[in-house]
Amino acid sequence: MINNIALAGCGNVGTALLEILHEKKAELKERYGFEYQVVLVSDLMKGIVMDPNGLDLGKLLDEIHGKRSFGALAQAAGHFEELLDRSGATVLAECTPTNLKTGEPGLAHLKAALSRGINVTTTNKGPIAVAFDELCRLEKDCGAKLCYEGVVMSGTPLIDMMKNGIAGCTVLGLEGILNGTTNFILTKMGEGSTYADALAEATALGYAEADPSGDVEGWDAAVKVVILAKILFGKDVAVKDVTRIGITQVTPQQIAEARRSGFTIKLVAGIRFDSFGMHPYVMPKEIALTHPLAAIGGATNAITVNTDNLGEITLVGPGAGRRETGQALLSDMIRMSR
Ligand SMILES: NC(=O)C1=CN([C@@H]2O[C@H](COP(=O)(O)OP(=O)(O)OC[C@H]3O[C@@H](n4cnc5c(N)ncnc54)[C@H](OP(=O)(O)O)[C@@H]3O)[C@@H](O)[C@H]2O)C=CC1
Ligand SMILES: N[C@@H](CC=O)C(=O)O
Repeated sequence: MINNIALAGCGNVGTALLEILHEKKAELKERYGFEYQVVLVSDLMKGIVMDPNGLDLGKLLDEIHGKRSFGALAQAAGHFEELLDRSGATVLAECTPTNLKTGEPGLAHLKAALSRGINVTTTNKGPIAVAFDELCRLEKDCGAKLCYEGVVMSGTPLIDMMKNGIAGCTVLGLEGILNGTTNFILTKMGEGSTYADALAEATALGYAEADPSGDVEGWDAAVKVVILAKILFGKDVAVKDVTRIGITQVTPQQIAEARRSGFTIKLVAGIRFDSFGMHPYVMPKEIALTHPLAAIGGATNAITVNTDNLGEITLVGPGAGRRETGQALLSDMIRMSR
């Protein structure tokens, strides 16, 4: 069966997905039996292009790379729901900016697709954090699938590991580095960059959120903890209830001082349990240079999950990046097509 892909949000991640699909078309068919055509691309600034028989991806990417718009290509118009219907989409890749309060515009896109029986993959944390139960109900009622591998740790397959790899284990707690931008900034500051230069570089590399205060104030890591609390423990935690301190108060002097004492500063996120219950948190911590987390540099993320049957499992991999996150959408689509 051919996968008719609709894409909402053609920024860093959406464009990278199109690039990977285009580059690997033959390999995807041969290795996974995954055949596709892209039938709809909708982006706020670039516009809307649609062809139910499949867009010419080479041409589309030339336009995006050259002009950062859909340039000369014929543009479509209409409400997103209507475009989904007209395009004949069978799977939606949703990667519009994350809004942690409303989940929009992603939430409306996800609901429109699922209610039509269209499978969905998303990297957008907003809808998953704000409306997880509602989306799961829609998924069930409408016979569609919802995947969201990229919402935590980008293309590093943490969600799949949690849902499938360690099925049967009880998770006793977890801690790690769950935001690529802040880890990149702290790493660069440790090497002598200013905070402003490091943030600008993280933005240019496609790591930071559209509003980077979400990264540096710890909201992004907090929402990832909220999502993990829901998936792992079935607990509803509001983002505002996560103990949250970002990195804006961390100075180069503090980083240098920590290093002289044998420590490094990392923005650490986790969930711990005690007799009072569950405690989700995000905060800068001094980590001994001998600790495995100390070696996690740049936009890399790492998480240690403490389980009953397996003890500690540590997963390390990219936590942000255009192509790395495009990979999350691709792996979800391959999984859903099987
Ligand atoms: N970049 C990364 O490393 C990672 C990103 N994510 C998540 O993936 C999502 C995409 O990230 P990224 O590609 O970096 O973000 P970008 O800001 O680069 O891309 C988002 C795109 O969506 C467009 N857009 C905004 N509103 C709409 C709308 N209503 N309909 C269609 N398009 C819209 C934006 O247009 P405009 O620019 O004009 O607003 C922009 O082109 C975000 O939710 C992010 O949190 C998750 C993991 C890692
Ligand atoms: N801005 C986020 C992107 C991935 O979720 C990060 O830096 O981790």
